[in-house]
Amino acid sequence: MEKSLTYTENLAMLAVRALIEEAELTPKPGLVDKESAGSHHDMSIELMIKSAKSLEPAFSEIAKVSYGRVPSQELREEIAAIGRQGEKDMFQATGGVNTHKGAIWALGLLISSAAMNPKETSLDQIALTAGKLALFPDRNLPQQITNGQRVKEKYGVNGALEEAQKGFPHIREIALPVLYESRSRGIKEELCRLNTLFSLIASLDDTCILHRAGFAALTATKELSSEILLLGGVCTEAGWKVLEELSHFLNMCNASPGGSADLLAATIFLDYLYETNKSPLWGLKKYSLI
Ligand SMILES: CC(C)(COP(=O)(O)OP(=O)(O)OC[C@H]1O[C@@H](n2cnc3c(N)ncnc32)[C@H](O[C@H]2O[C@H](COP(=O)(O)OP(=O)(O)OP(=O)(O)O)[C@@H](O)[C@H]2O)[C@@H]1O)[C@@H](O)C(=O)NCCC(=O)NCCS
Ligand SMILES: Nc1ncnc2[nH]cnc12
Repeated sequence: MEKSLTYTENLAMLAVRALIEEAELTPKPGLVDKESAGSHHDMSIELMIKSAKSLEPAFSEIAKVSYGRVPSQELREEIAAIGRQGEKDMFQATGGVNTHKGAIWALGLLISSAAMNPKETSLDQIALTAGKLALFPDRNLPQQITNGQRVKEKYGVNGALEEAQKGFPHIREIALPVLYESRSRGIKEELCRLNTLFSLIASLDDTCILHRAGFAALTATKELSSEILLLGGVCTEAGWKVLEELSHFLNMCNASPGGSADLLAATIFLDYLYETNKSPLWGLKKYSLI
């Protein structure tokens, strides 16, 4: 059934849609897609979609409480509480599998930012304002050590927290430009999104890869992804061959670029905002979640 959505409901719907479209994009080395579970023995495409749908209430709540506000300590902690509830909803939906923790973080902050100022049309500004919110400390953060914290300390790299606090530079400076450049070549949308994914993998210090397979595996993954882009992207035969090589490599070392997948979903979300901001963002038809 179609119904008209409010502005904040629309933000949540677009975020869920971006997550589903990221999951369905095929083929994605090491990641879950329509053909394979990559290096994730406990996941499937059905599980990713179920997980994405379970996040709509939390995303909607984040948008609602952020509407018309500015970044503040108070808002940061309200969003964190809702984000943690979103993580619980995800674990409930997936039977305890961590499908989208990083995505809840990135999309939660971006949704909050977009809701703060519905008239904002600059994607850069939306990402930078999300970064300002992420800079406020979360004083209620549980005192447990995460995989990300462990490898950040071990290898001296940045992770999901710093990416957000800097205003998502990988999305602003790499992913969105590659998406729009690929589109300008007139290639199919899936290929544009795959090029975008490889541009992220080529540059991001993905703590998922580090935690599962270590620094040498991260370096090799980045190098193969750069090679795909240098060969002209996935629409060239040579680029496609390296994509297959990367799939084989990641499966062999049981590693997965989950952080890059999250940032691809966040890029798709911002791209939808850009498209819809050209016309009013409310009153869209609800995306079918069936
Ligand atoms: C600040 C938080 C993001 C916590 O960050 P931290 O690094 O401390 O914690 P992690 O638990 O490691 O989660 C970070 C997830 O972010 C993704 N990611 C990794 N690297 C980057 C990067 N460089 N930039 C951006 N994003 C990155 C990644 O998420 C994906 O991977 C998850 C699956 O990982 P996997 O290793 O397969 O599974 P695990 O179960 O963890 O291990 P295995 O034993 O199976 O191997 C999947 O979820 C993807 O989404 C990282 O995992 C933040 O979460 C936080 O503080 N939240 C509190 C609530 C809050 O404030 N919310 C506000 C906004 S809603
Ligand atoms: N497609 C995917 N496969 C595995 N982990 C992910 N995290 C976010 N998207 C993912």
